[in-house]
Amino acid sequence: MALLEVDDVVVKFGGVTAVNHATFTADSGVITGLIGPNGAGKTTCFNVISGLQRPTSGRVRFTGRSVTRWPVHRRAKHGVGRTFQRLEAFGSLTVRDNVRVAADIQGGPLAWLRPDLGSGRSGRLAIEALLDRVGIAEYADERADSIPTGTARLLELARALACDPKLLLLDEPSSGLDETETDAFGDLLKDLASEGCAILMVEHDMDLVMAVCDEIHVLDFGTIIASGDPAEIRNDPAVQRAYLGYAEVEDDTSVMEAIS
Ligand SMILES: Nc1ncnc2c1ncn2[C@@H]1O[C@H](COP(=O)(O)OP(=O)(O)OP(=O)(O)O)[C@@H](O)[C@H]1O
Repeated sequence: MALLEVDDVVVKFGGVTAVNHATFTADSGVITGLIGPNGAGKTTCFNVISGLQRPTSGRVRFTGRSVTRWPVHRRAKHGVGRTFQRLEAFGSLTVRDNVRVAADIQGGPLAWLRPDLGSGRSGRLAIEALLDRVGIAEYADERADSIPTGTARLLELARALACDPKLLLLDEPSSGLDETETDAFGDLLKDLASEGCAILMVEHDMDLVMAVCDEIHVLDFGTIIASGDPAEIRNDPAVQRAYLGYAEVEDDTSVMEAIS
C-alpha cells in the first residue's frame, strides 16, 4: 500500500474532461513527477489530492484511508502539504511570520505547550532552521510581497515544511529559480525524500524532473499515457508525441529535446 493512492479519478468541468480515469501512487521516500503539456490536468490532480476539487468519480486514499470526502484542512492536518503554481504567501507578513503562522496553525491551540512549536525559544529556532534549510534566511525580515518570485516559491516550501508533511505536493516549484538555485533545490528535495517524505511534483523543467524523480507519470488530455523511471519516460514515443503534438518523431529524439 502506497502512502497516496489516486484511484481511477475523473474530473469533468461541464463538457471538459480535465482528468480521465487517472490512477497513480506516490510513496514515502520517493520523488514522483507528474508531467504533461499545458492543460493536461496536472493542477486539477493536485486539487483532487489536496481536497480543493471533488472528483466526478474515483477515490483518493492517504495512509490507507479514503480521504475523497475529507476537506482540505483535515487532509493538511494528516500530512498533506502543498505549494501553489500561483504564489499564495501572505504578502503583508514577513517571510519569518509566514512560516510561523503555518507552524502555529499546524500546532493548534496548544502549540505553546510543545517545545518544538510556538513562540518559545525552541519554536523560534526551528523556524530559523527551516528558513536556513530552504536558503531564504537572509529574507526573514522582508515582507513576503517584496521578495523575488523564486524566493517566494522557497518560502511556500518552508511554509509547507513547517506543517511537517508526510506528502509534499509541489506545483511548479522551480519556476523563478536560476540554475544554481535549481540545483540546490533538487538536492533539498532528495534530502527530504531520504528523510521519508513523499514528494509529488508538477514541473516543467525537464532537466530537474529527470535529475531528481524516481518515478514519473505523464498526463495528456487528462489521461496517464506513460509511467516509469526517467530513462523509460525519456525514450517513450507516446510521451514524445504528446509533447510535440504530432506522431512523426525521430526514434532517437528524447523528451528533453522534444520539448526544448
Ligand atoms: N475550474 C475550471 N473550470 C473549467 N475548466 C477548468 C477548470 N480548471 C481547469 N480546467 C480545464 O481543465 C483542463 C486541465 O487544466 P489543469 O489546470 O489541471 O491543467 P495543467 O496540466 O495543470 O495545465 P498547466 O500546465 O497549463 O498549468 C484544462 O483544459 C483547463 O482549461
